[in-house]
Amino acid sequence: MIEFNGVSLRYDDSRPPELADIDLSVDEGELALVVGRTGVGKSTLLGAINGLVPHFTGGRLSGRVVVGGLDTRDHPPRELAEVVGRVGQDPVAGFVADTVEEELAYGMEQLGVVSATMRKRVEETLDLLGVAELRSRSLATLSGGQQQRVAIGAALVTAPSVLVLDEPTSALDPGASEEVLAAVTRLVHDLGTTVVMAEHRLERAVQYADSVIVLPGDGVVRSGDPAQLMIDSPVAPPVVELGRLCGWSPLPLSVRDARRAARDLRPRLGEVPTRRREAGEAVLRARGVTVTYRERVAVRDIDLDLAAGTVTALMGRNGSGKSSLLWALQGSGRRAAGSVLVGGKETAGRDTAQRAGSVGLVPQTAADLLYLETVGEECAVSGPGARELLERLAPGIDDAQNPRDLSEGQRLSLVLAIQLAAGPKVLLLDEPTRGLDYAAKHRLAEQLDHLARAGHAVLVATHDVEFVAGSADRVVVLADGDVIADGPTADVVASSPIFAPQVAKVLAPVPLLTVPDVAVALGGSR
Ligand SMILES: Nc1ncnc2c1ncn2[C@@H]1O[C@H](COP(=O)(O)OP(=O)(O)OP(=O)(O)O)[C@@H](O)[C@H]1O
Ligand SMILES: Nc1ncnc2c1ncn2[C@@H]1O[C@H](COP(=O)(O)OP(=O)(O)OP(=O)(O)O)[C@@H](O)[C@H]1O
Repeated sequence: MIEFNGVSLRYDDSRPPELADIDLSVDEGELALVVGRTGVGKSTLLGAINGLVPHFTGGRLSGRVVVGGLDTRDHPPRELAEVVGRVGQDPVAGFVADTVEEELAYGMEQLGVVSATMRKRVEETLDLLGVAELRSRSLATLSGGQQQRVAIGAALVTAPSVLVLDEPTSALDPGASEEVLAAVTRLVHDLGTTVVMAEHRLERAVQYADSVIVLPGDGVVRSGDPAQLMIDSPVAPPVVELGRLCGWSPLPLSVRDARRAARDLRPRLGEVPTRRREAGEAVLRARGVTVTYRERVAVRDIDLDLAAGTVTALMGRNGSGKSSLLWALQGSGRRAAGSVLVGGKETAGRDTAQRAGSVGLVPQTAADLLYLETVGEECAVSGPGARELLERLAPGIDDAQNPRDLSEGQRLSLVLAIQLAAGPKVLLLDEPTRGLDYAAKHRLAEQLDHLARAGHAVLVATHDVEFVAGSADRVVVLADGDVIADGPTADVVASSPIFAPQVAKVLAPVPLLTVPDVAVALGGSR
């Protein structure tokens, strides 16, 4: 269905090619998962399938890409759109209509689908993606995860024979992610749709893949059987890491496989390691915080203290109020009632400069904070240490590069470096692991640990259960604007069907959360 013959792509002659003489084929009715480190060229590979690369991105492409019999050199992206549906990394950038229903109908209108069929497909898609109650909402007012579901719906609704999904679950809560991937798998199995998907959170996706395409770097690709390629893939989900640690063969790709392999492991586990950060005094004190959008209450009368020296995770379904709470705490966001004190001072009504050393927020759409022409300039204006931090978080970015041309993960790393360099007392992060590979997440966790140990308080809104397991002391769960759980990480997540990380599911009832924890517990038993 998709053939790459001798495909090379280069954005910039002074750098090595992003894709170097690639041969690749994906069969009809196959789900191929594209994996690799941040900035390695996954989006570039996906973009070449529907002609977006190089038509819209620039760069020089050589070789041949044929999709559903169409050579992408002879057919512009507009014509390829009849065969290929695509969901990009930034759903908002792809929206063309104002409301959810209009967005879903748009693609079919372009293809001239008759209105009765159109209506039926829109209804089916609203149900499939769980967005029926949002049907008449304006796209701009949806939460990040709600927008991502609509974007996926808009790509599915025309039933294209090829679907290209670039990190389709990056903003989805764990439950929604499972539902969306199950829906995609159903299209593959029942309709023979061909799917090529890039996803950093392999724990969510690898068990659905028929084949894996690994980009190890240097522009080459390797493709084939998922379990086989996971043996030495540069990125791997926790169950695979656990399998590598324990020497299991074949490697497990799902929790279910790993549970079987782990039967003999539980008795060998020694002392369960405990986390060791000491909580200090509360540096942020919020009382009665309420956020409303007209009659909709997004955050309801929340009290929250954040202690110095701690990392707290804020979790909860898409639309449960996490971003609204973060902005209200930071002070510039909407707040219908309540007070938020940092170091005894109210955060509302202050300007950016006054807030700088006290409270910082890294937003979900991190690019909003970038406005200069080069990476070097952005780092230079944001104070000492930003450049070094960036190098730690995402090594190898050129100072002269325009932030616009960075990969998603690289751009986020830049914004993080800028905010971290300002060293605010309280750091609020909205979905900071979107688009980050495992190594980058690990470095981010180290950075947050470093900040916490230096007496800062960190609050991270996230759907990334694995990141939470490895980095947070405490977890606060929101549902429909209320706090419904608040406690030490292991207590809140270990027994939760939704928030438990893979290792906790594999080893239950032993309350271990991460592969490094298991390594310690195994060492202790010898
Ligand atoms: N339009 C462009 N112009 C110049 N360089 C680009 C452009 N788009 C991407 N790049 C560079 O090409 C490389 C590959 O980018 P790409 O977006 O394909 O990576 P990725 O693997 O999808 O990364 P991520 O996991 O962060 O999404 C990166 O180093 C990026 O900075
Ligand atoms: N400007 C707005 N106008 C109307 N409703 C809004 C607006 N912004 C957010 N909402 C609604 O408020 C609720 C909370 O949104 P919020 O963005 O805080 O959720 P979230 O927990 O951060 O979601 P996600 O996990 O998807 O990012 C959602 O139902 C959302 O649709």
